[in-house]
Amino acid sequence: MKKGASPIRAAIVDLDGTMLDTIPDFHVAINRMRADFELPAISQEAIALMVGKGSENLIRSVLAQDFDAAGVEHRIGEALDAYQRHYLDINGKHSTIYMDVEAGLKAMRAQGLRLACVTNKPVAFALPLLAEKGLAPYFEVIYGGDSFAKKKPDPMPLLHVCKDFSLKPQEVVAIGDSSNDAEAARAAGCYVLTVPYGYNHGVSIHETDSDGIVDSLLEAATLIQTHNHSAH
Ligand SMILES: O=C(O)COP(=O)(O)O
Ligand SMILES: [Mg+2]
Repeated sequence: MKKGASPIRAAIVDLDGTMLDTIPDFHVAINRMRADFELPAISQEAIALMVGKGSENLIRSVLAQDFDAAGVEHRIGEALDAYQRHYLDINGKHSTIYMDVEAGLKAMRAQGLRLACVTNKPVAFALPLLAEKGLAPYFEVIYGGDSFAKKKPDPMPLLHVCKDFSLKPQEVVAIGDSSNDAEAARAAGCYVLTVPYGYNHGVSIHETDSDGIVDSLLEAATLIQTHNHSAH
C-alpha cells in the first residue's frame, strides 16, 4: 500500500471464500436442486469454479453443464427457485470459518476501523449466515448481491459503503478472495487486499491486481496498522 497516503479508516470484507468456506453449502444446495431436475450430482471442485458472481450466474453456469443456452433459459426460473429453497434450508450447516477471521475482525475493530461486509450472495442468505457464525455483530452494514442495481465487480456496493461511512474511497480497503473484489475496489478507488485460499474462478490470486496478498484477516489487520503508522 502507498506510503504517506491517507490512513485507512474502514474495511469492506467479502464473505464467501474470505470469511467462510461455503463451498460445502453450495454443493449440498446445488445437488438437491439438480436431483429435483433428475440431473447427476456435480463435485465441489466444479462448483468452486462457478461461485463469485451471485446466485443467478451460479445457477446458469450449473445448468450450462447439461443444457444449451435455450435449455438454460427455459429452466433458469424454476431452478433458481429450487436452489434458493434448498440453500435456505441448509445455509451454514456445512460451511466453516477460516482461520483467524474473528481475530482479524477484532484487531481491525481495536484499531478503530469501521467494518462492512459486501458479498455477492443474496442478502437473505448472508444475514442469517453471518448471524449463525457469530460474525454479524462485527459489521455496521451488510450488503448482498441484490442490495443494489449492480454487484461486484461493479464498484456500486463499495461506493455505497463509503457514503454510509462518510469516507473517501482512498480511506477504505476492500478485502476479498476474487478478481470481483479487486476489480470493484480498483473501480471505486479503494485499496484492495486479497486472500489466496478462496475461490477465484480457477485463476491464481497472484494474477489479480491487488495492494497485497494476505494469508488471513489477521495479517490484513497488521498490514493496515503498518500502513496507518506511516500515513499522515
Ligand atoms: O455468492 C457469490 O456469488 C460469492 O459471494 P462473495 O461475494 O461473498 O464471494
Ligand atoms: Mg468471495
